[in-house]
Amino acid sequence: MDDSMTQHPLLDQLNDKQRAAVSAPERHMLVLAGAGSGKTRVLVHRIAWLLQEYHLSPYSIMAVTFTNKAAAEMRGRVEALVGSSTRAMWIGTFHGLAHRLLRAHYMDVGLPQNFQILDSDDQQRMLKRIMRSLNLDEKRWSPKQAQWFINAKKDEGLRAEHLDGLDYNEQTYKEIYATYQAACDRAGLVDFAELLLRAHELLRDNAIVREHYQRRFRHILVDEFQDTNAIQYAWVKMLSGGGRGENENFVTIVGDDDQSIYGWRGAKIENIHQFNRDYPNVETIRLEQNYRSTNTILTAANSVIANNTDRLGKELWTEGGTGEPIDLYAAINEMDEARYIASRIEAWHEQGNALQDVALLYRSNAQSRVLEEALLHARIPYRIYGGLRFFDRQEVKDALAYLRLLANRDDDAALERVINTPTRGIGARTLDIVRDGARQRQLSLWQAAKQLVQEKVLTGRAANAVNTFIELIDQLEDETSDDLLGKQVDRVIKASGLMAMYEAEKGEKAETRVENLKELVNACENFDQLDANMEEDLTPLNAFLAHAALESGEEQADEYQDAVQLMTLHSAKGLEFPLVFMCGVEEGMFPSQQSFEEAGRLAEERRLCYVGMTRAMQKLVISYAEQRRIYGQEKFHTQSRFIGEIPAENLHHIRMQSASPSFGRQPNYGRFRTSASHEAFTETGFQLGQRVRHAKFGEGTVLNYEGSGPQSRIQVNFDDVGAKWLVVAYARLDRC
Ligand SMILES: Nc1ncnc2c1ncn2[C@@H]1O[C@H](COP(=O)(O)OP(=O)(O)OP(=O)(O)O)[C@@H](O)[C@H]1O
Ligand SMILES: [Mg+2]
Repeated sequence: MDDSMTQHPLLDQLNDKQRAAVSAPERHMLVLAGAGSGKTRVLVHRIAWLLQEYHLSPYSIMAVTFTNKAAAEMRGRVEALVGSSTRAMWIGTFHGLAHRLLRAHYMDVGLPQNFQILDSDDQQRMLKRIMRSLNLDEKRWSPKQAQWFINAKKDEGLRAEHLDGLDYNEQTYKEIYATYQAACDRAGLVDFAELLLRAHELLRDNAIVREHYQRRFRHILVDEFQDTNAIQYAWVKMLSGGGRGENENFVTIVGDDDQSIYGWRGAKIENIHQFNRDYPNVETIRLEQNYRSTNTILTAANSVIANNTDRLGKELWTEGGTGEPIDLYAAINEMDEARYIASRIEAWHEQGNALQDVALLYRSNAQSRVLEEALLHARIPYRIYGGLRFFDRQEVKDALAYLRLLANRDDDAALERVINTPTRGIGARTLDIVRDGARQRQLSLWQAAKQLVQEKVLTGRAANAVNTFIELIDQLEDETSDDLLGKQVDRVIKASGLMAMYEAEKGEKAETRVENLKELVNACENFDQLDANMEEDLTPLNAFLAHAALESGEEQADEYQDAVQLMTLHSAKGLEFPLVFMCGVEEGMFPSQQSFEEAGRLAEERRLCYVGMTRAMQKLVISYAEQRRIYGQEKFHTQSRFIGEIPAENLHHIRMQSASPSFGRQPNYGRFRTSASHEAFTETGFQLGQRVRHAKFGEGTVLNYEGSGPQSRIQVNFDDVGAKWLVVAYARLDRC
């Protein structure tokens, strides 16, 4: 490489291999490298290079990222590098970009202009109704299974009519699929999988549209390629002219086979190999230097992933120092684990570090509640990323349903949600009549309701109530459609009676709901269509609704507050944090129970572990609980096999501070104590590890305690009956 190249400002902060990738001639490229090796960085610099050195228009570039947040960051970084706006560049998630295509070509794909997106929860509710209308036994057929079936077929590019050779069960699901799809089509509703499938069909079937985009996008770049599924890859191929032929464009894919974690959702690592076969003269670039983590963290992660077979094989090294060992905390139970983590975060914060530099990663969303409680208790602000989204909260969904009806009366899912919320005397029987009418006449619920009132099929109080609702919605639209979005939403929330309904409810939860409704108005006032990556020609309301359905809880209300980030291991992909906690690392939790039964799943869990570990820059803390209450059941676990795969010299076991001799034999009962919890402990009058006697349960050892004063509880591991929580005030324990 000559000097002029190495001195280019865009190449300054890159190593030789990264530089070669960024400044390569226009061609198909595969960047295959391990975690933290700068793949995403290369992608960003490559885009900047294309714009600046090859003088391409931002208009001719499409970049696909894993989250909307990543997309926004990428756009920001490219703009900072090239010093000009990149508005015209298409950048987003597969779903976001598919949505954009469908909006632009709604007529070509047979959708109403105001079509709405059905999120996963809505989809399940809708399936439930449909299965009821098909008279399927709810005990035998689950909406969740149906949802799974339908989405999987859609991800494979298959419509109900394409399915054949099915067994009896599948035959039923096929029927559900067909009925569901017809209902969605009538209602102008598009679920997530449908976004991709329909956009794909558009490109496949409409040569004019396809060629337009093929001419437009000279470069398509995909981050996290290892997690693309069949339809997504088909999409890339379609837009790029399929790798061969006249309208050929250039595709750059970036990925890491060791980080493929969506196999369960149909993602195919083989797409990486397929890419090499489909595209000619692909230049493969391997990056081997990790810039993210300490040597200890990297060595540990490498050792874990080495237990997988069938890897493409990559070496990763770092110039980063050895760093601190990985802390391993063996908690007694999930409360103990959460408290330990909270106390570590407090210490970190007291040392002047930012909370937003801390991530808590867990295997399943259900684990977050206990962690949240411990953080609340310790007054540590936190934010949940993904999972419990602002837009998923009941009251927010109610308000959004009204707005969706304003935008599209035929939106059955929205109508079902609010027709009797707040209650306005429309009973289950009336609704059944409307549903039947809709099905028989092949109409949306809204249209059917109107007709049934007009034809006097509905009469008396029922007719009045339905009519009032219809008038309310029509009137709301008339009166608010000229308002600015924030004002409109404010008026809708009030005039619909939603606000009054939640205000009338008592308790903390109701207060939060009212606050959330207000926050929704705020969100609308601050909503910037362009920042949200939405087309300018969408109405602000439609843009906002699409944004609400597509964003994955990345921006929550308290966006600017310094807060710890909680997320599942899956949603941590591509991110990095100085301090990372991986919790619940137990056999049966992580790897999950299900992964023991299905071939290939264990390897995928291990990749997930690799993803989790490699998020950490300076410090990684791993914890597991011997006993955990999950999904309402008490479970006993041992430490995960993944912990055993970490070299012992990289691990530091955290043990109880004041261990009594008997604890030497039971290292897993070690606990970490803060001064605050120490006070609470002395209030119980018992010491950890102490032997006690209970009238009914006999003798045991004190394991844990919680709360203080009359509420304080103590956990005792009884020799005969096992561990139990007892209220100290009533337990009448004697010291042995
Ligand atoms: N040449 C470099 N010099 C200094 N820092 C770098 C260099 N390359 C990458 N980095 C930094 O290393 C970290 C990891 O980079 P990046 O996120 O691009 O890795 P990645 O390969 O995309 O990781 P993942 O597989 O987790 O998505 C980032 O903080 C990035 O800024
Ligand atoms: Mg990355």
